[in-house]
Amino acid sequence: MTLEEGTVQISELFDIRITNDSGRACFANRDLKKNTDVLCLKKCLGASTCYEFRKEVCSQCFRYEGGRRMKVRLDNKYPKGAGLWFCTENCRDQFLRQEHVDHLTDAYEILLVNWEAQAKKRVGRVDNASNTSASTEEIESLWQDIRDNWITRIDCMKPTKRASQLPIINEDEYVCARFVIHCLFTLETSHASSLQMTAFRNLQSNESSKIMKFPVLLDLQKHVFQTLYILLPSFLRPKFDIPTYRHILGSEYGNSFGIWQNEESSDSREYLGYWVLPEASFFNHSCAPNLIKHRAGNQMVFTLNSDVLKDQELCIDYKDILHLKVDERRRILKENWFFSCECSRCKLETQIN
Ligand SMILES: C[S@@+](CC[C@H](N)C(=O)[O-])C[C@H]1O[C@@H](n2cnc3c(N)ncnc32)[C@H](O)[C@@H]1O
Repeated sequence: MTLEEGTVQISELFDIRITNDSGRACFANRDLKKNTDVLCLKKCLGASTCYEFRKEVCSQCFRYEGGRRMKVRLDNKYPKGAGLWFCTENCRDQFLRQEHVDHLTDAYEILLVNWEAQAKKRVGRVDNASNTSASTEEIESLWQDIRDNWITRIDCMKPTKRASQLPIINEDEYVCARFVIHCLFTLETSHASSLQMTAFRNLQSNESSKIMKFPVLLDLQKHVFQTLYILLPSFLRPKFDIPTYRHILGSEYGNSFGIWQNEESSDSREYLGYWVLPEASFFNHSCAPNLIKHRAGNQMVFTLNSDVLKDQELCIDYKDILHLKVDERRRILKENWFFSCECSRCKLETQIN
């Protein structure tokens, strides 16, 4: 992934530069004091709640009340409530104040209607993954087949016939489809030159490493694509093409943040879902991070935990692994994020060992 230095200025406090061994990274462009918020993000590209928590997490602020169902829904215009649940009327109203939001809720509702209509067909069904391995050639060949054969066939069908071509999707695919809908909505309603869009276009994709490790994702990607190709309302269609779809998912694999329950300690909190915050995705991992990330409702704040000098790299902890030994930390990062950690602490501890 290339990025001309200086083309994305995420914050006045740091610059993005290219490093020798860890891609692009963020560097303080002045001395900064402990407790400085170097980045505060109020809008994500896309988010999705885990299926099991879909009724228990506020769709606006991600509040979770220990398993209690959220009380507030959309009004009667959406018989299924578009799969949205809110902790308060205030949160619902804030959600509804987004420009063009009807197009987002329409898409969620259509997906949910289809999801529920497929319920009987899912009973007793075992997902037999057709892919047990995947190479970059196989990934490309899947997309070529979809482009040259499947899309061509669907485009020739009458709209009423297309529904018969919908794949039966599972919970993970439903959650992924909602995430992609949210991203497409953000892409469609944002200015191409906005900071978030520029950052999104420049995100590193982890498509091939992730799919090679979990080949089942190829089926998931195919099913979600086919579902959205048939169901998406017209407002979201202009941004929905194969390269954009692959970039959305490839970026999610390499850059998404977990949406965690806030009140609990890190070993007992629930993983509620995930979201992609493009402007925060140029922070590298360090096993001695100088930034703490904190979610406050639907805002994400990155705060310095120590004084930092000009030109020092700004890093976060990706995996809550700071208490582990170097080999274990490196193994976890390799398995989950597909990189060998080159942070200063790992380098030092590797030399000592
Ligand atoms: C969220 S992105 C961070 C920005 C990334 N460096 C880029 O150029 O887009 C995560 C990726 O950055 C790289 N990375 C992050 N922390 C690293 C580290 N400590 N050592 C080596 N590579 C790292 C890995 O390629 C990882 O998949």
